[in-house]
Amino acid sequence: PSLLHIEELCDSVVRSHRDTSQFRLEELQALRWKLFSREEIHAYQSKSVDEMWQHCAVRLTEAVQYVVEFAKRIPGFRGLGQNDQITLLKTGSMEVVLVRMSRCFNTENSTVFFDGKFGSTELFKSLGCGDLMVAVFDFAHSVCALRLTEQQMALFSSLVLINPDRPCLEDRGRVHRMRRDLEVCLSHMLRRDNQESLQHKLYQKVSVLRSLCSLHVEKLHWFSQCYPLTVHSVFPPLYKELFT
Ligand SMILES: CCS(=O)(=O)c1ccc(CC(=O)Nc2nc(-c3ccccc3)c(C(=O)c3ccccc3CC(C)C)s2)cc1
Repeated sequence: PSLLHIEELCDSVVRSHRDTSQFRLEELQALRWKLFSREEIHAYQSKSVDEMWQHCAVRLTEAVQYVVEFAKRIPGFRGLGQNDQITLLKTGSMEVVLVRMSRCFNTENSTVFFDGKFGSTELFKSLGCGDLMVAVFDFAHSVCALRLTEQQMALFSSLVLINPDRPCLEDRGRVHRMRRDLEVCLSHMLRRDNQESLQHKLYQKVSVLRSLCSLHVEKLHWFSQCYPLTVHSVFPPLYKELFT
């Protein structure tokens, strides 16, 4: 691919990320000291397990919808077969949400943006998934430590999604060619930013993402065993489609 093609691809992925980022970095920064009060925290902790799971599932599904929009704007994604688009989103959308979530973490007080304010893991106590919460928070801290620019996050997110190793892909070769161009974009950008050392650190995050997502699916499976009706009747359809 020509250098011009690579620069254009880079710009378009960055633009897609910015246009589908749900909250702009500046907005999240402006809200970062808006913390939940003791009463508000107590109210969340008094929710039943299924109420809190449902609440999170709705929020998470909103975040996933923005990632679906991001994927559709990655050059070449819409050129893939429908089945391959679904396969990449089914396995990659939660991973991209987790990468993006690092933008809404305040590492100074270990709080995350949720429902308009920032709260710590204690907010999610009634979910009954302490280990998942700790893992999500730890991952967010580790991504924040990389101090990624929005451009770097955009390129990394596209690489997380366009993964030719996903199971059951019909046209693996096509995904592979898309990925190779995106990899050239990222290394081109890191060279321009004089941050080549970031490359392997980002690729190391991929395995942590995979374990985080399987932990999320494992907890969801456990939850749906205890509350089948909640998952069946009130969980967002997209959430069920992607994670069950
Ligand atoms: C992502 C784009 S953004 O503009 O940065 C943005 C946009 C919008 C928001 C607001 C938001 O939806 N925050 C949520 N926070 C958490 C959360 C919860 C526990 C710990 C850490 C973050 C949500 C979850 O439901 C979640 C996320 C990851 C793994 C597991 C879960 C819970 C399981 C039970 C579904 S939703 C935040 C950030």
